[in-house]
Amino acid sequence: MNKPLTLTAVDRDFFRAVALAAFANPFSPEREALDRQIIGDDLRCSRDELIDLVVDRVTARLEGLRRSGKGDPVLYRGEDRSLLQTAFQFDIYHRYRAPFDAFILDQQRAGDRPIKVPFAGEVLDQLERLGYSRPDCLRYLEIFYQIRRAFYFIDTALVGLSPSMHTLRLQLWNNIFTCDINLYDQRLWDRMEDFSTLLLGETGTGKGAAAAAIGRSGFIPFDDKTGCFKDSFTRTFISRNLSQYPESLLESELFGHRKGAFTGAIDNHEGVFTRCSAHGSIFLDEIGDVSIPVQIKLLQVLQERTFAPVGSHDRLRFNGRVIAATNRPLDELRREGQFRDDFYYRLCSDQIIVPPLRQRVQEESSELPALVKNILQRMLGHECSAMAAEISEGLRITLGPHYAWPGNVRELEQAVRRMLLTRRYEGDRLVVGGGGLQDALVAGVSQGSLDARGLLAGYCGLLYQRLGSYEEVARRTGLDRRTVKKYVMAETQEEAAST
Ligand SMILES: Nc1ncnc2c1ncn2[C@@H]1O[C@H](COP(=O)(O)OP(=O)(O)OP(=O)(O)O)[C@@H](O)[C@H]1O
Repeated sequence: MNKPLTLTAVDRDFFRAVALAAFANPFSPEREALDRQIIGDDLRCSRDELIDLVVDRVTARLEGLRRSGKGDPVLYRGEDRSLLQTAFQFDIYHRYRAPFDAFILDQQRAGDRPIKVPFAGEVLDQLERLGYSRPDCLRYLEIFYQIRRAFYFIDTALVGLSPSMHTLRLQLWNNIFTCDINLYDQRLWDRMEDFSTLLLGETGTGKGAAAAAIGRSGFIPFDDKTGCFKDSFTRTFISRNLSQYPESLLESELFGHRKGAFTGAIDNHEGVFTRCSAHGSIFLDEIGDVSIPVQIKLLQVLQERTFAPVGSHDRLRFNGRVIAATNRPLDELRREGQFRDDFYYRLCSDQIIVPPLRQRVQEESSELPALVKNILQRMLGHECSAMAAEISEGLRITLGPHYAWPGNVRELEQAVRRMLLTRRYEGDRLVVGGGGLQDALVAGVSQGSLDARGLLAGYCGLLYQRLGSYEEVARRTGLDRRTVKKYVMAETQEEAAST
């Protein structure tokens, strides 16, 4: 048997950096530093250009080894073999980025039916040539697809260049792959169901978008016989806004019901926990709104992974992940006994805070123009840079740099529409006059000049300004929503009259 080959010290250092880059979080500064180390240059370039340069360098170095007859990893042993295998994997994955992206779009268009992966055979053959067993090759194909989906959904769904958006992307990536993708690849890829996630943040910040990025990026096995992944990612994310359902219907929506379980249950009904695929995620939005009995049932699902449809004693199994979100102050709800501690502890394997728009805008002045451009593109179906620049400038002039954006990106979407309709957006009046509102309330209280109605109207107005929804203010004050709205509207008119 021939003596195994060894890499030169220079090659070994190079491929060590490639291996570290391959396993690093692509949204982390460490990854960027490694990429720069690999190209050996501190060029000013975009992230995509940097990656292209890295891939060129890696491909060229591997090609050089191949040409000198030293390119086959099986000729090496130990660290050198695994470094070369990782470098070839890195090379294969990056060469198939565009086909994977095209496949993701095709699958999105095709919907819930899994479609054939046209390039799967080629990728598997190239992996097999590196000396991997067939099951290992299949797993790498599956992981490549998962990595590409995660990158695609985290990157495209969450626009923003501010440091807090970089942090958010980094956290979402770790939520999917853990902070050690090597460990994920070896041990955790099929054991993520107990890693539940709690997304916190104000209304309209993008918690739903962040949840969708996680939910569409789960591991999906490949079926070697059909040449398709076993599930479409369009089926692996089910989202429900829990505050939409009256208590009587919520359990049925979540867990399903049996025919005759209650008046009106004329047929069996499958709940979302039954419909969610084994590698899918359920997004429970507005989790802070659910009653204690529903919290107990959800806790059971998370703890025992089983649930019973309403009107049935059969316990069904749930294998997916749970992602939950709320814009309500959970700490307060827990202190007041409205949110159970045991449920909270089961939900928060990971807790991610989605940053408010005002923070993002303060951190990075290009944040607003980038979002406006993205919103227009989604609205009009093509890039409109000039229009985006005009609208962003209009918003900047009218609202100033310190506008609070209480409705966050959702408010910005409406602001863009309003600008298209009328060329003006004055901001949320309650916030524009916000300082005045608080000052007037405090002054009224200290002077003792407010009657009960004025006190409540001022307080509701102030809360609405902070919380951004009538429902939320109603919950906080114990008033009903219509009363809150009446007070808030009255306060708005008074504010408008005094300005
Ligand atoms: N970073 C972002 N880039 C692009 N669009 C975004 C971003 N964040 C949010 N959006 C868009 O803003 C809108 C509101 O986002 P989303 O519904 O996810 O907010 P939310 O935090 O879940 O709100 P709520 O707490 O009221 O449910 C959506 O249309 C979403 O696509």
